[in-house]
Amino acid sequence: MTQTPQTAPEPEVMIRLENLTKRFSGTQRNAVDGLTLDIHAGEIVVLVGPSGCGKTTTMKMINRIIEPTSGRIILGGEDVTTTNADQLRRRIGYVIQQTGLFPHLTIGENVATVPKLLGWDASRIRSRVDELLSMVNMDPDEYRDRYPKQLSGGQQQRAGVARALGGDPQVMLMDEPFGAIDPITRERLQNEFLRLQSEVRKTIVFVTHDIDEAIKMGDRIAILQEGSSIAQYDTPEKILTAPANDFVRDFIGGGASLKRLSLSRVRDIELASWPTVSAADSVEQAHRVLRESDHSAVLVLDTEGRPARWVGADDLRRGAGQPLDQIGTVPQAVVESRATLSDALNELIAARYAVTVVVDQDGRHQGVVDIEQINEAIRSMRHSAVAEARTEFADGRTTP
Ligand SMILES: Nc1ncnc2c1ncn2[C@@H]1O[C@H](COP(=O)(O)OP(=O)(O)OP(=O)(O)O)[C@@H](O)[C@H]1O
Repeated sequence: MTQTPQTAPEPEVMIRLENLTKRFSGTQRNAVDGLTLDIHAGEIVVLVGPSGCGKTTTMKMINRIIEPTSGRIILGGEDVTTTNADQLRRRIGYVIQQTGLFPHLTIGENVATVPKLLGWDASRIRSRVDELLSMVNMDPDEYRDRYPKQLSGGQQQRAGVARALGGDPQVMLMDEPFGAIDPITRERLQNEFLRLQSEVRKTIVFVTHDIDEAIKMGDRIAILQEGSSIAQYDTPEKILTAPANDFVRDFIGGGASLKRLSLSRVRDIELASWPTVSAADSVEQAHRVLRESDHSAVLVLDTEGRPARWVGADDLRRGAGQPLDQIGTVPQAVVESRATLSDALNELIAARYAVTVVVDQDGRHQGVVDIEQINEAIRSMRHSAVAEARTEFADGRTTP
């Protein structure tokens, strides 16, 4: 007698690629060769792989900027392989590396593109534009009437995301959206985007060639080889813990433990405490707090509780008689609690007192992360990953 195992209900498949193939004219090989892939509703699926393996071609076939040579694209249960491509594109948001904003249109007009095509009335479009700009942390009054060239790279990228969300599409395609951005802004945009996604829950196909970005952003990652052949399609945890083959192992590269730090958020660990004083306190009070602690500096908080200064014993000696927020140094290594442990580690490596200060979304001090806590997080993640792999093996779900 066979027993039906108790399993969770199957998640809805939003995008199904069936034996999808592309051969560009005049070429000898298929750029994408018989790719079959299910993408579940509300998930971020990252396509990652070496240059030229077919990631962009695969993505562009989903909204038919590139027409497939053969195979099928099923969107929400509907075969859209040969339906009207313009209508299809209005249902799919699209973000690319250089934003693709229209340079001669204002940010507001850019964001309004799809709502206009959908024939919305002017007042609905106006309020939607303002809502979208606020969603991507851009003050509508400040940015609505600017032109793309009057924005920084990061702001342009935010506006690109707002525009892609314009018609409230179920699906978003993002082709290296943060690729051309400096690392600090990139990290911030990634975190902002994950927060936004936790609210809007779109089905997202995200292309990158950066495995660290894939691990951070993906609910699931498809590691692709030439011809978009799937080397492994799995959660980031599984890919790090149980790479399917040597290609995946090589692609992940060294430091799988460190990469796992991208899977945990600062808010998931217990923060360490650090001695603090208020900016209104005296240098003498700060001295006292410092002496009673086993630390080499105190953190000065402003009246809102936001980190204002690091003040060490030397600073206190030199700064006698001055207000605390005028001496010492401005804290640089600061992350929000939704940042990943990997972000926190990156900051603390360069930090003066070897800790990263953690703040809430209003910038108020919550505690600090130090190297001990990072170590502890790595240890516990390794333990749970190994335990899970053992359970799966015992259940017969995987082979050794
Ligand atoms: N228009 C085209 N005509 C001919 N060949 C093309 C065309 N576009 C892409 N290719 C080829 O198809 C293959 C896949 O290209 P694709 O751009 O999808 O790769 P990718 O994985 O996105 O690469 P990258 O990470 O470098 O952007 C490559 O060999 C590329 O040279």
